[in-house]
Amino acid sequence: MDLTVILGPMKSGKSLELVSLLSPLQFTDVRHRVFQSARHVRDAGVVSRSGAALATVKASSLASALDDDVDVVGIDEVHMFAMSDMAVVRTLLERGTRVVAAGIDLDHRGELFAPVRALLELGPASVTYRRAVCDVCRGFSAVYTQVLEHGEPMLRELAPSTALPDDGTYTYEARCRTCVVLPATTRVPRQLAS
Ligand SMILES: Nc1ncnc2c1ncn2[C@@H]1O[C@H](COP(=O)(O)OP(=O)(O)O)[C@@H](O)[C@H]1O
Ligand SMILES: Cc1cn([C@H]2C[C@H](O)[C@@H](COP(=O)(O)O)O2)c(=O)[nH]c1=O
Repeated sequence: MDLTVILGPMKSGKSLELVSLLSPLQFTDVRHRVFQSARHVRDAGVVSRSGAALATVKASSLASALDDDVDVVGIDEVHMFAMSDMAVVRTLLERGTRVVAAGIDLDHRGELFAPVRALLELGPASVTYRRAVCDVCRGFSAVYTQVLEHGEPMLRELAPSTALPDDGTYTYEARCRTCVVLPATTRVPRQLAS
């Protein structure tokens, strides 16, 4: 069945779009379940900053999705799940389950999260790239999430695709290509970007 992927930086409305797509299902006979990574500690479930919310199962892995006999599986914070969970998504699709997955595409280094790459390799029917308002210049063109530590860009080299907590350890800003500050090793040189 179909895979729908919703990507973008923090604050770009991914949760809002997930709610918009899946919330009407509660008024139908379509069997559905929405999972959110337990590594996402800011919320108890899918809650958009706009206030919209979905009934959510918090889970460390997606394995239990294979036990459920449902027609639609929603996944929030998909970048925080493991590569083995993307194999679960493949199995669900092969079984005929519709999967709608939302998450950040680019990590703290500005590089694609490995689970997101794996999702894109499954050949989604639809990929929506959302943008946020840049928290520095206020242009509606933020594609990155700037990670700040003690108010300064975090440029330490963590492993690619590292899941970071949203518990106050770091703060996060949506930023455009001009305003983001990335580690020098991963930044696309300006002369190549123009
Ligand atoms: N910098 C920003 N850019 C865009 N929307 C923002 C920003 N800061 C707060 N918002 C609010 O956040 C909402 C989107 O939040 P949310 O659905 O939680 O996004 P995401 O799931 O992508 O983090 C927007 O509709 C807007 O009301
Ligand atoms: C930049 C970045 C963020 N995270 C985490 C932080 C939050 O728990 C979620 C994103 O939440 P939102 O619904 O998009 O607001 O992801 C991370 O794990 N790694 C990162 O590089």
